[in-house]
Amino acid sequence: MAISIHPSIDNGVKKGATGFAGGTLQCNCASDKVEVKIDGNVAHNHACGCTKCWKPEGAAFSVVGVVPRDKLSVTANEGKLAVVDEKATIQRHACKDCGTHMYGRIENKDHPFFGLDFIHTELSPQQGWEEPRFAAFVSSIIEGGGAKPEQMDGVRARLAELGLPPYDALNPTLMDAISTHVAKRNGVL
Ligand SMILES: N[C@@H](CCC(=O)N[C@@H](CS)C(=O)NCC(=O)O)C(=O)O
Ligand SMILES: [Zn+2]
Ligand SMILES: [Zn+2]
Repeated sequence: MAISIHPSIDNGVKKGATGFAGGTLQCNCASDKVEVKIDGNVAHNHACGCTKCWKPEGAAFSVVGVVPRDKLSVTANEGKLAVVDEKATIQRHACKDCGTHMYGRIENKDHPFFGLDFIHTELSPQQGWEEPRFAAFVSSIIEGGGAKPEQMDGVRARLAELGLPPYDALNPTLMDAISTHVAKRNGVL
């Protein structure tokens, strides 16, 4: 059986809506759902193959993007949230009951992505979020048991077919943003 990249894109990537203004994210609990409000669209949305990003059962990849942290607020059942790994760069706030990651936050002010929160738009009942546009940390799916090494050519070919150029770290835009931040901090730019 073919590897599932992610249920929201296995049948093709659906483009987002121009001018989409945001919406809510809800955890997977049947009742007393944790709810997070996002004022605006997601940016840099992508498939991530790393072992740390939350993904639905059976998927090899997570779909994750960013929003400015001041555009995100927890609007219901915040008491059910706990940080998955306090030592991680991205503090992933997950529902203690259903395990869904509601948002990831970087608290280190020196980090290139400080000020951005990581979210999974599949948790939203609204349609129109910017679609994923690349795949990151593709080789990492081997670490999570999502694929065998010999399946990787097929996985990369499938990602390319879906219009998601595969990278084994982040895409050039984000890698350049990280290096620009470091260069400025080091005084060479
Ligand atoms: N190969 C590693 C890569 C982990 C990794 O570096 N993930 C990236 C993409 S989400 C990251 O920025 N991680 C920071 C963090 O998880 O806090 C794994 O799969 O666990
Ligand atoms: Zn929940
Ligand atoms: Zn990840």
